[in-house]
Amino acid sequence: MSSNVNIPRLDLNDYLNGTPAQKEKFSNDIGNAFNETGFVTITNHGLDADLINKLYSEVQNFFTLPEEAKLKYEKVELAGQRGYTSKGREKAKDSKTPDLKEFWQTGQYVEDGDSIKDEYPDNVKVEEYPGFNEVTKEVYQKLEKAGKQILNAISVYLGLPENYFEDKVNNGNSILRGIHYFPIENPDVLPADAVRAGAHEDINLITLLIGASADGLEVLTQQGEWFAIKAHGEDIVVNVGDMLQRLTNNKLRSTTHRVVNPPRELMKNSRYSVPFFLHPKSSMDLSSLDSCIDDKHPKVYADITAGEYLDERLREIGLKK
Ligand SMILES: O=C(O)CCC(=O)C(=O)O
Ligand SMILES: [Fe+2]
Repeated sequence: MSSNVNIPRLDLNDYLNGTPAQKEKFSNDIGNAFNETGFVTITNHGLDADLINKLYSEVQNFFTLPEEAKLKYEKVELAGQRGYTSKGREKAKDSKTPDLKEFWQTGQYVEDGDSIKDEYPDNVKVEEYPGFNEVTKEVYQKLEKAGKQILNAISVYLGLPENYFEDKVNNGNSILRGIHYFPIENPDVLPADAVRAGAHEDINLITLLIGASADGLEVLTQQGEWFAIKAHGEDIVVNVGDMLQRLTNNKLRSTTHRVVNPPRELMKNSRYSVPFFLHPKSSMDLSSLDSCIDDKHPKVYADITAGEYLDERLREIGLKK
């Protein structure tokens, strides 16, 4: 039942500045939660309340623009990987009905002369709101930093060198997504299975989510029950994605989650959230680690690189043709 769903609230400062015992406890707690539920909430992640408020206000500014203005920023040829994706385009992998959302995606800023810059499309700038471009860049870089620190803690849990992921995620293909779950004006005309975000697993290594303090996010427990996640104030939710699940041969779980529609009386309200999908470089080998394979845990997945895997998944969710 819900009382034993392990989604601990962990303090990142314990890992960064704590005693050796606090550091070790952080690694164990996050590893065990990722093994059981795939989800934790994190405090002291390096983004203060002012920055998060500024982010929300700029994200709201953008989505409040008229549809024609937003459509100027839609890059279907980039499979939505940069700029705006309009209503009705993305659906969960096993669903036929699109999610009730529109979103914006910001990608990597390569600023150290690394030739990997040529692999990535340029970020799209919102002309109407310069503050939008500034705050999304700052949040991208701060969540990337927190994500790398969390990966260090996971490496320790997995018995790998602490810097195992460093070269694989440096200038990686991560995405910051600002999502607007728009008001549902007339619930009676919606397809019966239309939801804000259909049940899915994230594609990437880990996701860091701002905004789960608003109701709606639910995870599927190992007992097959939907469990509502509620983060405190400015805490972020961090979960395992399919790439980390593959790498660890299911030791760390990429748990199914969804965003449900609000009760009828609240359907006219918008919901906003901002996930950061931490991806490695496309060259990362996702073949399962030898240390996660044994007689009790035979190898489950075929070998694949992060780039090949992402391509396959973008086709399944309808963003890439
Ligand atoms: O909006 C949320 O709370 C979660 C969004 C999500 O799961 C996703 O975009 O992958
Ligand atoms: Fe997700």
